[in-house]
Parts: sequence; structure tokens; C-alpha cells
Amino acid sequence: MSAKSSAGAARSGSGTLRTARHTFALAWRIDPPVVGVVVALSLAQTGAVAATGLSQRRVVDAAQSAGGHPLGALVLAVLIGVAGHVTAAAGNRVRYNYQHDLTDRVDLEVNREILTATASIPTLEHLERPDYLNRLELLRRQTGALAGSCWSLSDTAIDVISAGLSVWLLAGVHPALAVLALLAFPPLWAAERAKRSLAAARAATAEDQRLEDRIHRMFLTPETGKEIYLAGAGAVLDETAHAARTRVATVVLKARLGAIGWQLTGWVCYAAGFIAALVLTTWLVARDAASLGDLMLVITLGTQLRLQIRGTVSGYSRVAEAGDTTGHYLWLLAYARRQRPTGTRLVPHTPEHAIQVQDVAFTYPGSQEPVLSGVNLTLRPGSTVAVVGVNGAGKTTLIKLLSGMYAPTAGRIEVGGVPLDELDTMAWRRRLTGAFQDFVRFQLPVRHTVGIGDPDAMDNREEVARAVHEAGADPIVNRLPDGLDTQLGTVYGGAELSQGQWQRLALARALMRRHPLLLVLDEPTAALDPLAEHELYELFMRQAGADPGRITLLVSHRFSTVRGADHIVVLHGGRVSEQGTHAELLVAGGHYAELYRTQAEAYQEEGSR
Ligand SMILES: Nc1ncnc2c1ncn2[C@@H]1O[C@H](COP(=O)(O)OP(=O)(O)OP(=O)(O)O)[C@@H](O)[C@H]1O
Repeated sequence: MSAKSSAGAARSGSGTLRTARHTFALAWRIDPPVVGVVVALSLAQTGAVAATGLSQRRVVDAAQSAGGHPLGALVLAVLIGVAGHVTAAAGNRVRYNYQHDLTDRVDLEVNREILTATASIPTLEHLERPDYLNRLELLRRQTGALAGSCWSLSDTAIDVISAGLSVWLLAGVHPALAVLALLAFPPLWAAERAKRSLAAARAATAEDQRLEDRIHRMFLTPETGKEIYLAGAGAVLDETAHAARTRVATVVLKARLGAIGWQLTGWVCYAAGFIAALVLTTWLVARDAASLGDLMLVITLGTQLRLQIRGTVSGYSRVAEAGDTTGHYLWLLAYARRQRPTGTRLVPHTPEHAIQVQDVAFTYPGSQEPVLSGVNLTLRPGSTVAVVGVNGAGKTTLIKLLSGMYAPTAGRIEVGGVPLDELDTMAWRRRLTGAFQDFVRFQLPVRHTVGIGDPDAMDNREEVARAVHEAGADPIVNRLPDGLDTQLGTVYGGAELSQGQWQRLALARALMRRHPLLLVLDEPTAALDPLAEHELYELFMRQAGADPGRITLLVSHRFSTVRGADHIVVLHGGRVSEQGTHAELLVAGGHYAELYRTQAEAYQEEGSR
């Protein structure tokens, strides 16, 4: 083993130990009495096999002995044998059931920890990084192994100790019988090799597993289902999913077959050793160098040693599997820790808190081409700023940077002179609100679908009703059977809304925050009719005027909306090509004026037809 790989193994070993300690602590927190019973049964289990073997030897020797043994000693031997047997059989069953139950409950906790760690990452960049997504996928599928890691480890320890006792007793009959212990290594080595190739197969197919999973989910959601139906793409997608599933199954099956081969080889070595041990003991009995009781002991312990070694191997495999998952789990926790926001500064409250964008550049993870570069802007409080540009100019990306979803790759963004990454993240998010073209349909009761826009006021019915009213969504809610309490979405048997109605509720959600510092509107009215859109933008402009601390940032392709903004920023090829008021930009006769005139002419032509 190279120095590098042994260091890696040591790291993964200490990681497994750490996770086993952690999962044991979780189990203890969940149910201390049950953990106590499991530990007690585990301790009893370590000596059960040796006790059974010794008892059988004593009974056989007593039966064979001409002088006979004292009855008391014989009864004691029988009682020890019965106790050992009951502990090994019934105690084990009880222990496994309890361990299973605890593992399920710890699994829930581990999943919660994963969600909490994921949610604590302040930006969204990780959601576009394949290495992060692949690891998360592997982790999500293997949390059971992680949750049971403390029991895998304790099972392995029990088997190792009880196998050690067996070997010690066998060596007492003849030292050569201790060699049986060495024969434990080929199966162990084979299991390790098999595990490694299985883990490699799973890691190599993580991308395909994600693809299959995603397609599967696409079939189950109404939004995607509609387009699949219309395009008649079901068969093609099914084929793609099937191909991905087949690739995964083929690679994993190959690894499994290889694993079986290795394990068989290991067990053949052990079987040969056991036969040799029986031949040796029979020879010793024939020469009066051992008793029949010893032969009985060798048969019992040799058979049990096989089971103990198998237990050790499978326990070790489970520990190794947990170790693999542990790697992903610790990586996720460390990643979340590294990304944990360090900012503690307060979000400015003065009316002078302009947002300054200084020489900002941004490249998406995994991409080479910058989407934004050299962007300089000042967004003043109390103003409405419109960002325009052709498709792909970088408008949404700019909004993602300004709201802190992504960190700029170069340059800085300051709020009232404080760098964005030095602000307390949660406090900053509480001052943000907005709506996007690709809004979410939260399939919740209406009051929560809207109220979630400000979790602090989520259960305040008056605030929810106000937001609904301001977004002009009263007629939608009034028609629903239980008003604000109506469950939305067919998935939960609730009421279904039209695209425009869902979008109205998304806008109501954006209006939940009364005094945001930054309100972002990224084409949030695309599903509304022009009149409704006009009314809503009038409302947003009115609110912007009445709230001196608010910066309203809007992205729209409709210039009739854009022209009302206090300041217009034109993005072209990821750079600010022009900025100013509508009048200034028309006079400048640049890109904006050209786009505006083209659109105005198109509308006029349409109107005169
Ligand atoms: N998640 C992503 N990963 C990689 N590239 C991306 C990602 N999102 C957007 N891009 C690229 O960034 C560029 C700008 O995209 P962005 O969505 O900011 O444009 P936009 O001006 O809002 O466009 P539109 O008017 O079509 O909404 C595009 O070329 C797009 O391909």
C-alpha cells in the first residue's frame, strides 16, 4: 500500500470512527434505555460462543469419563451452555431488532443534519456543481449505512472478541489450530476488495443514477408531464432513463459478480483449513493426546469461528460502506462549514444605503466564459432601476449577484458601504424580496403559499390578506372553497390554479415584506395580461416612491414598463453598455433607443392592423 493510500485509509478509518461516535450519540439522545439494552446484550454476546463450546466439552468428557464427574459441576456446565446458547440465539434477535429500529430513527436525524447543512450554505453555486450533486446523491442513497455505522462497528468488535476467545480455546487443544485464525484474512481481504470495487462502481455511475432519478421525477410532476405529453417525448425520455438505468445496472452487476468471485475464493481457503483442523484433532484423539470433548470443542468452535469470521467480514464490509458514505458526509459538513457565512455586520437602515457594484465579474461554476465583466453600478434607495438587454445578456445573473445567491468572481458589491459578504446573511435575506419568471408553485394552503414570502409573518392572516389584496389576487382567493385556507395543488388533492393565478400569488408572496431594502422583479408578470401587468407595475412604482429605503430592481422586456423606471441599465454581452433615464437614453441614440423604437414600431404596426 502506498504512503498516500495508507494515509487515505487512516483518514477514512478515523472518519468512520468519528461518524460511529456521532451516530451512537444520536441514538443515545433518541432512546437511552434501548441503547442500554443493546450495549448489555452486545457485551453478553462476546462470551456466548466460548461458553457454549466449553460447556459441550465438559459434558462430553463427563459422559466418557469412567470415574464420572460430580453432578453439581455437570449441571453448572449444562446451565452455562444453555445460557450461552440462549444469549447467542434469542439475545441476538432482540439486539438486531432494537438496532434496526434505532438505525431507522438515527437515519431520520442524519437526513435532517444533511438538510440543515445544505440549507446553511449561503449561496446557490453548489447546486450547479456536479461534484457536489454527485456526492449528495450518493449520500442520500446511503444514509442507512451511515446511521447504522455505530452498530456495524460494535457488531464487528463483538465478532472479533468472540473469535479471539475461540482461537484461544482452540490453541489450548493444539497450537497449530490457532492457524485457523489466519485463514480469516483471505475472506476479509476478499470482502474489502469486493467493497472497494462496488463503491467505485457506484461512484462511477452517480451521474447516470441522477439522470434516471430526474427523468423519473419529470414524469411525476404535472408541469413537466404536460410538455412531455405534448411533444410525445415520453418514449424518448423513457428510453434515456432506461439506458441510464441499464448502464448503472451493468456496471454494478459486473462489480457484484467480481465481488462474489473474490469472496468465494476467500471462503474456500477457510473450508480447507477447517477440514485440516478436524483431521489433526481426530489424529490427536487417536493418540490420546486430546479427548473426545476436545474434538467436540473443535467442531463447535470451528463451525462458530466460520460464523464469527463471516460476521466480522460482513460487519467490516458495513463499516467500510459506512466509511465510504462517511467520506461524503464529512465532505458535505466541511463544505457547509467552509461556506458558512462569516458576515456579522448589520444591514444599514439609513436612507443613504445605496448598493454599489464595483468592477464586478462573474463566471458560472464549471464554465470558462465570464457572463458579466467590469460591471459598475449605483442603485439608490427610493428608486426603481430597470435592467434591459437581449436574451442571455446577463440580467438574471446580475440579480442573482445583487441578492447574494452567487458571489462575484471578481470585484465587490457593497450595501451602504458594507461589503455584501460581511453582512449577516439571515438579516440580509430578511431585507430581500422579489418574484421571478420561473416562480415556485408552493403546493400549500393559500395563506402559506403567500405567507412564506415573509416567514416571520407567515401566520399573520391580516398581513397575508393585505399582500393578496395588493397583488390583486382577491378574486382568485375569494373563488376558492376555503379562501386563504384552501389547499393548493393537485398533488395533495387541492385546488389547481392557472399559470397567471399562480403568478399573482407569487407576486403576493413578494409583497409580504413591508419594507424590503431590495425588491427584485425578474419578469414576474409574463403570465399576466398586459393590463394586469401595467396595474401591478404602477403599484410597485407607487410603493417604491412611498418607501424611501427601498431599491426596486426590475427586469422586463416590455419597454412600456421599463420607461417608467428612475434609472435604466442596458446590459450587452455581460457589460453595462449604457445607463441613464429613459429620456437620456433616447437622446443618446444607442442600443436602448434602437430596441425601444423597434418595439414601439412593432406595437404600432400591430395596432394599425
Ligand atoms: N446556471 C448557469 N450555468 C452556466 N451558465 C449559465 C447559467 N445560467 C445562465 N447562464 C449563462 O449566462 C448567460 C446569461 O444568462 P442570464 O440568465 O443572466 O441572461 P438574461 O439576460 O437574464 O437572459 P433572458 O432575457 O433570456 O432571461 C447566458 O449566456 C447563459 O447561458
